Amino acid sequence: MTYPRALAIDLDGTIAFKDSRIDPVCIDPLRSLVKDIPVIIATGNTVCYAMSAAVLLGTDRTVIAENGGVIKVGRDGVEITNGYGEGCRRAYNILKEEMELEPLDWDQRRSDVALRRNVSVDELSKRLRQIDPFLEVVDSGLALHIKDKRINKGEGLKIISEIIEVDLADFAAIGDSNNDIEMLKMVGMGFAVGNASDALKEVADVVLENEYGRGVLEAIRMFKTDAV
Ligand SMILES: O=C(O)COP(=O)(O)O
Ligand SMILES: [Mg+2]
Repeated sequence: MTYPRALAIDLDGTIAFKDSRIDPVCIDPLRSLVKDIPVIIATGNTVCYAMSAAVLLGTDRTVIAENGGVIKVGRDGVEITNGYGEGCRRAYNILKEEMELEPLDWDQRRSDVALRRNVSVDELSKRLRQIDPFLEVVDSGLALHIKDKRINKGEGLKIISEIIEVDLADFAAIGDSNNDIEMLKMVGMGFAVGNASDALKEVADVVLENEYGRGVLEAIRMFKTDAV
């Protein structure tokens, strides 16, 4: 397998277990990969969470957060935040009168609204479509996200690929959930960890045998033969 020129990697369910504890198995391989190519954290989680992971892994701090709603490029580089947060919050304010919704990280979110996974995705999606046809619900496995349809990790990666001048075809990406679908479809080498959703496995170039961090290590070993 050819060595990618950059890697985009999901956090929860990939580097970390479903309860957000990091899987230590993939830390050394990722830290050594960072010396060779840009490694970009791509998460549905908040920008401060993404940044902490980037700093701890020693990347150049380029991250995709809130499913592409917030992008940061490099230590002192640009930050791009879309203006869709207002619409998501408006829809949430209507929905919370009708359903038992529990927001997550409300004060830290700029672009989407994240909710605990205690309501039906179908029911939430149906009602959301009636309120605002530009909005959708995506399940990251950790949270349900009310987000604008025009943003996703793939669109975020497209912007980053232009800024850092690496073609999407030369990227690898690793993920576990439905919020990674667009990103995996867009890159040259899309990996789904063993614990990934069926929908993500369907669009992946490679479905890994191993789960979480062991899956990440398995993917890295496919192109970096000396990975620990
Ligand atoms: O839903 C979240 O906040 C995190 O999800 P992700 O890191 O798996 O994209
Ligand atoms: Mg995930």
